[in-house]
Amino acid sequence: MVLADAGCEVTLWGRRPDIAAAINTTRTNPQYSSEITLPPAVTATTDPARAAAGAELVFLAVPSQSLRANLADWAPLLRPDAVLVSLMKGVELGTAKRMSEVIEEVAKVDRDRVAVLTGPNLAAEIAARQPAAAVVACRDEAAARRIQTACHTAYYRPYTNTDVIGCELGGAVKNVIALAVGIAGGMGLGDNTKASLITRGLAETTRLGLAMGADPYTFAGLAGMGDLVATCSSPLSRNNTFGHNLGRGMSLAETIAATSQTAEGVKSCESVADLARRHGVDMPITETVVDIVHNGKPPVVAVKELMSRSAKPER
Ligand SMILES: NC(=O)C1=CN([C@@H]2O[C@H](COP(=O)(O)OP(=O)(O)OC[C@H]3O[C@@H](n4cnc5c(N)ncnc54)[C@H](O)[C@@H]3O)[C@@H](O)[C@H]2O)C=CC1
Ligand SMILES: O=C(CO)COP(=O)(O)O
Repeated sequence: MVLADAGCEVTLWGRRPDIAAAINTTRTNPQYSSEITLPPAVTATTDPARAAAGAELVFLAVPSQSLRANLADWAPLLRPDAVLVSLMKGVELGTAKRMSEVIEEVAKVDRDRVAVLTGPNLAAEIAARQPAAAVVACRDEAAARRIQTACHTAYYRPYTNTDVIGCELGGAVKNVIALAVGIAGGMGLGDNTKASLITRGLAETTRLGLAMGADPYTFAGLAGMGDLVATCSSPLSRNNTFGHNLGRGMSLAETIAATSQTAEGVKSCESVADLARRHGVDMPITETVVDIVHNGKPPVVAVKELMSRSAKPER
C-alpha cells in the first residue's frame, strides 16, 4: 500500500492462492488488515517468477527464520541488478546472522544492493495511513535514496542512513526488550519499571552495536529509540502482547496458541543472546527474556535476579 501510494507498481507474492485471488478480486486481504482497500497498483500472485519479473526493488517480509529457505527459491528469479530490501526484524537462529547478511549470502549479491527498512512502523497504524517516519539503511547511499523515493508518501516519511548494522540491530533487539516490557506489564508492574527496561534495554542494544561496528547515534534515532518506544508502549505490538500474556501467568504453549502472527523476539532473543556471547557483550535483559521464555524461569524470580545484580555506574 505504501509503495503503491508512492507511485510504484507492486506485485505482492504470497503462499496461499485463495488470499492472492481475494486481493486481486476484492482489493482486500481477508486474513490480515481486512479493513484496508489496496490501491489498484497492487496485484498479488503465488508465482514467485511473476512477482520477481522485472522488479527493480524487492521487499522481503517473511518471518526471519524462514528467509533463508524462501530466498533460496527466489534468488535465481531476481533481476541481476535488483536491490533487495529487508523489512524483517530478527536474527537467524544458529548462525546469529542479521537478515541483510542472510540476503547477501543466499542471493549472492553485493552488500551495496542490500538495504533495510525499519523504524516505528506498527502495521495497523501504517495501514490507517497515520503519519510515521522510518529509516532506509544501505551502505550505498544512492540505493538508499532510491528506496526512500519509492516509499515516500504524504503519511510515510523515510530517512536514509548508511549504518545497516545499527539499524538492523535496533529493529531486532527492540522486539526482545518489548517482550521484557510486556512481561512486566502482565505482572502488574508500572511505568517506572517499563521505562527502566526500555532505557537499560537501549543501553545493552547500544553496547552490542558498538561491539559489532554500528554507529552509536543510530540507537538514538528511529531504528533505535523510535522503534523501541513504539513497540514497548503499544498493545498493537505482537512482542509486547506476547510478553504481557506470559507475565500474567499464561504458559508458553498457551501464549503461542494465542498468537496468530509472528512475534520475532520469541526466537530472536536466543540469537541476540548468541550474538552477545560471540562479541563478549553483557546483555542481562536479553538473557533474562531467554530464561523466562525458553528456560521456564518464573518472571518474579527473574525480576529479583535482575534487581540484585551488582551495583554499577550508568555507563
Ligand atoms: N507487523 C508489523 O507491525 C511489522 C512487522 N515487521 C517485520 O516484518 C516481518 C514480517 O512480519 P509480519 O508481516 O508482521 O508477520 P506476519 O506473521 O503477520 O506475516 C508474515 C507473512 O509471512 C507468511 N509466512 C509465514 N511463514 C512463512 C514461511 N515459512 N514462508 C513464507 N511465508 C510465510 C504469513 O502467512 C504472512 O503472510 C517480521 O520480521 C516483523 O518483525 C516490521 C515492522 C512492522
Ligand atoms: O516492528 C514493529 C513496529 O515497528 C512491530 O512490532 P511487533 O512485531 O511487536 O508487532
